[in-house]
Amino acid sequence: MSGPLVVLVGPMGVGKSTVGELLAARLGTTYRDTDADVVAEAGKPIAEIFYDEGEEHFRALERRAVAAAVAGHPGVLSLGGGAVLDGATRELLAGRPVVYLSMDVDEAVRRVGLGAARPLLAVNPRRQWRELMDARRHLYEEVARTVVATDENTPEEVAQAIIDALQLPEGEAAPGVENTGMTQQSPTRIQVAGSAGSDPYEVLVGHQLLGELPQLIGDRAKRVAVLHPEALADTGEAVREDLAAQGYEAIAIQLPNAEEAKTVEVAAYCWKALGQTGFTRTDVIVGIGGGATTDVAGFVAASWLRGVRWIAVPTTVLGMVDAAVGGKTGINTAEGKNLVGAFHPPAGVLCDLAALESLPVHDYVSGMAEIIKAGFIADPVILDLIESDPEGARTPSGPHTAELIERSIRVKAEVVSSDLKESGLREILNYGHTLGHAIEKNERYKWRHGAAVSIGMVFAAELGRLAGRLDDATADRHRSILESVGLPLAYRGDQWPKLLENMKVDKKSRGDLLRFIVLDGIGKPTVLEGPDPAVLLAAYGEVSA
Ligand SMILES: NC(=O)c1ccc[n+]([C@@H]2O[C@H](COP(=O)([O-])OP(=O)(O)OC[C@H]3O[C@@H](n4cnc5c(N)ncnc54)[C@H](O)[C@@H]3O)[C@@H](O)[C@H]2O)c1
Ligand SMILES: O=C(O)C(=O)C[C@@H](O)[C@H](O)[C@H](O)COP(=O)(O)O
Repeated sequence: MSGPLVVLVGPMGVGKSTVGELLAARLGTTYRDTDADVVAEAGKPIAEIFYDEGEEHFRALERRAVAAAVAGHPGVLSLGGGAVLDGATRELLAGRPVVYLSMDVDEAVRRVGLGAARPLLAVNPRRQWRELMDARRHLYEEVARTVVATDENTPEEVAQAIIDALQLPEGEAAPGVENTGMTQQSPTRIQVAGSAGSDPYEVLVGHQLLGELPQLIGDRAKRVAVLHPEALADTGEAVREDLAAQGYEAIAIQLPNAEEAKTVEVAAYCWKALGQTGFTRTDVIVGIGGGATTDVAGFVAASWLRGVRWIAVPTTVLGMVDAAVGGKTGINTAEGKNLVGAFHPPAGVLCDLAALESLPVHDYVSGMAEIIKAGFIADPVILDLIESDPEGARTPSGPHTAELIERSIRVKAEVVSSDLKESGLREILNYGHTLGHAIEKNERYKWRHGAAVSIGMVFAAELGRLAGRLDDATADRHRSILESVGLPLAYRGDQWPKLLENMKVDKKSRGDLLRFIVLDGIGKPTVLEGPDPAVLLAAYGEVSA
């Protein structure tokens, strides 16, 4: 019988494509994946096919793809995790060299999680995994000639086990095939201590973290509201469905994207939804999205019934390194940025780095401003890492992405752990924000926060230099590093009077006294109170376009 040398089946996340590609290279043949064939034919991702046309339609497309591949593909073939559910597809596999790649539940929980591409397993993977495998295991075993366990094995070891089991002839190994490693690392856990009467919590950074949600939500909650921006409608709905499947009365509340969400009207819309759902003090809000979303989600949580628990699931760089951590929640008003809000820390923060894959580059770069801020106020290694590879720093696949994010979170966590309510130290996190927020208001909140803060930091550096506190090299370093990742350095020169007016409502102001965070050097932030207006104007001259 002609056809594939090997057909790989097994659950999602087991490593079929990693092993399949490796195996094809070892056997000197080609690799094909029927999921990719289906996506190519439908012209959209699998999650969208499920959502738009339903599972039955997807299985029919998949059956056709499997029929074509078993008839015409001579190399290594892998099938989607649920392909064996379809009886006609199972029949197509009769007599074929099918290998079932298995893994146990702990390994599955480590490997599978957040991602619209895996819509069936977004939350509580442990329980869902068991149910999924109870329904599917016997079907994998029915079609398989052999079973190869992948737990704690490298892809090379799994490929070797398949070669041995099927006694496959090895071809020329393709060059450059590396050990990709199949075992997911555990998440990094960063502690935020309770201060000012608040509870401590953890910030988790890693992959596939949504399985942590139910534990954070806890048993006392009956209802959960998932607040998400329009851009993450599919993710919000997938999470809602999963929470509903676990017995929570789960609602999804869609917010506008970006700053349009940070209004009293949107907050009122959320309050209405909570009221109509009968949300009580033991119920929980989950905010999934960028800083704008988590700021509103946290504010709604702070204000509803004078405070309910909330969990932040930041999906932008800026959200992960700054907005979701520390409990500053709030909305804008026509008079200024974040003028209404509350200190209300989350019960936990889940930073799933996979979410960054879909983030538009301008939003990614915007988050770099807050990372660079953390570098200047506290952690110079951040600056060195960015300068060593500015291009890489602009992408989620950059060599230092996780380290930059974790270092920045540590800076923020340390500060807010000792000064939740900004009675002193916390003001350093506002570096660059005095002018930054004034620019955002001037642009009617249409600018990205990070872009405005970038100019604000250059301004603060010039202010520090003119005040005789900051050396030239460090001031210049602000420009070079911000520019290197694509952030702006200048703003309209004719806007100074308006910006000055806007800055008067900055939260660091005291009476008529303007106060700025400036640097005495890297890692040495300090407060500059009531600088001479001429010095302020001169500093602004340095950032005027
Ligand atoms: N509370 C704090 O301590 C704090 C700290 C820093 C900033 N902030 C606030 O955060 C806000 C800026 O946050 P931001 O930069 O995350 O912007 P954002 O929340 O406006 O998100 C940017 C855009 O990306 C979309 N998006 C989010 N995640 C996505 C994903 N994974 N894939 C595709 N699109 C996605 C959003 O819908 C939005 O359109 C500002 O309002 C700022 O004031 C708050
Ligand atoms: O957490 C803080 O404190 C900060 O100042 C972090 C800032 O990056 C953030 O933009 C914050 O929302 C600004 O707070 P605000 O009190 O100036 O509105």
